[in-house]
Amino acid sequence: MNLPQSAPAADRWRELPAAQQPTWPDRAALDSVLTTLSTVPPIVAPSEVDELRGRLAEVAQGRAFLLQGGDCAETFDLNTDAHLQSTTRTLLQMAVVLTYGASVPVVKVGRVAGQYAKPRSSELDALGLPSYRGDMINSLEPVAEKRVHDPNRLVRAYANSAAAMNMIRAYARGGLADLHAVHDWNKDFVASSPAGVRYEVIAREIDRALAFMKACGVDDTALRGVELYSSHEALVLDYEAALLRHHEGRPFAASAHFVWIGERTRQLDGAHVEFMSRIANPIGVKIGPTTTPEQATELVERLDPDGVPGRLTLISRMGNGKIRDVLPAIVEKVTASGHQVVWQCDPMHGNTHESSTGYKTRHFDRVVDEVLGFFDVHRALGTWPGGIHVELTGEDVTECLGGAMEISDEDLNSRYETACDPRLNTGQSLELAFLVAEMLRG
Ligand SMILES: O=C[C@H](O)[C@H](O)COP(=O)(O)O
Ligand SMILES: C=C(OP(=O)(O)O)C(=O)O
Repeated sequence: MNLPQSAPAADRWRELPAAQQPTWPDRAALDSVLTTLSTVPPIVAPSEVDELRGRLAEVAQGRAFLLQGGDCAETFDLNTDAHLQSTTRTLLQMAVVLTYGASVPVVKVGRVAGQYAKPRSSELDALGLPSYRGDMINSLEPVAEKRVHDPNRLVRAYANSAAAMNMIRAYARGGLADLHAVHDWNKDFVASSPAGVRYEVIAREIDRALAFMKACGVDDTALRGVELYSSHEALVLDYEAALLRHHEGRPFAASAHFVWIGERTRQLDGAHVEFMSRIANPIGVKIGPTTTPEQATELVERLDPDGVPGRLTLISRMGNGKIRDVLPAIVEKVTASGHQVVWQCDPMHGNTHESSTGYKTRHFDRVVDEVLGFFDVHRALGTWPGGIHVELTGEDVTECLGGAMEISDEDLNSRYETACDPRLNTGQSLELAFLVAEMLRG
């Protein structure tokens, strides 16, 4: 692998407006950090990135399903083995429910090992302090000096991402991700919940199938590990550009296997679209309720100019009240363009509201309804509802309302721990997986 080369095209984004960028107070400090980042080893390898694009091509062509999820905002403090294992276990449980329940291969991508930057709606928070923008930029602590944008955090973000990816590769190779450990993924606090009990039924059936395979002498090596990929929003372009690496003449974002453009940074004439159009990774772009079919098609032309299946994922996040009206025309026009994109539903970001008790929250029923709407639209058009993208945690938090545990406005304060947006807890995530498996079967 070579060091970054100076390719003028790769730098064109610098001449364009870039939304949601940090305001670093010290340019020299930033430059020194970026020089460091431009020579560090990549977090992911080009071969892994290409492998993921191949898997996503299967999704784009209707032969697999994409499950993407993890924290809204990872934090350095919570980048621990326990937290990473917890998130991984929840994703693996959901994947088992989907694979077993719908007999479809599931491509697993964590919002993990780099989800450290957040776009925000306003410059200031409720206390009048500069908004928290993710651990890559400033601190969550509500203290004015700690909210100053600090470029040294970029190096910490790199180091934490690399360390997390190291553990995730280890989990994926066996032990934790071995299908024989399917019961161990059901956490104590979930096991007695309705979704946990349903999950145990599947886990027992898998046990029996594994015992049967063993008795027949079938080689089960493939079941002893999984493929697990990393992803984050490519928000801070200085960071992403410093981590570009060239391999066989192609520029790779070495920060994650999959990176996406957020709803607030998808301007066609903006720096994010320009930057992302140049990298070889599979990429995503969020499309919110104001997206027109023309804009979506133009984004597809810009971001997937060569028409490579699996290159581009369009992540709709319309809100449950809008998806059935807004998405069909987009799907029709993009499909007519001939590009084979992955259609993915983010049922979280269009369904946020403030609870009567003052918490930013989402109701599980609206989340489920948006996914239902997504399936309805694709079923009606004969296209493949390729995946879901959710904010979730392996912890027993109370951040989203509803679900089988019927979390209410009053319950939210008992374990509201997110650094930014409310996440589904493990029980709610599993419930969602069961419902999506039913939708896939239907
Ligand atoms: O996760 C997404 C965004 O960063 C988040 O929804 C923005 O939240 P805000 O509206 O509180 O800034
Ligand atoms: C910011 C996010 O979403 P969106 O861009 O869709 O608001 C996110 O997924 O973290």
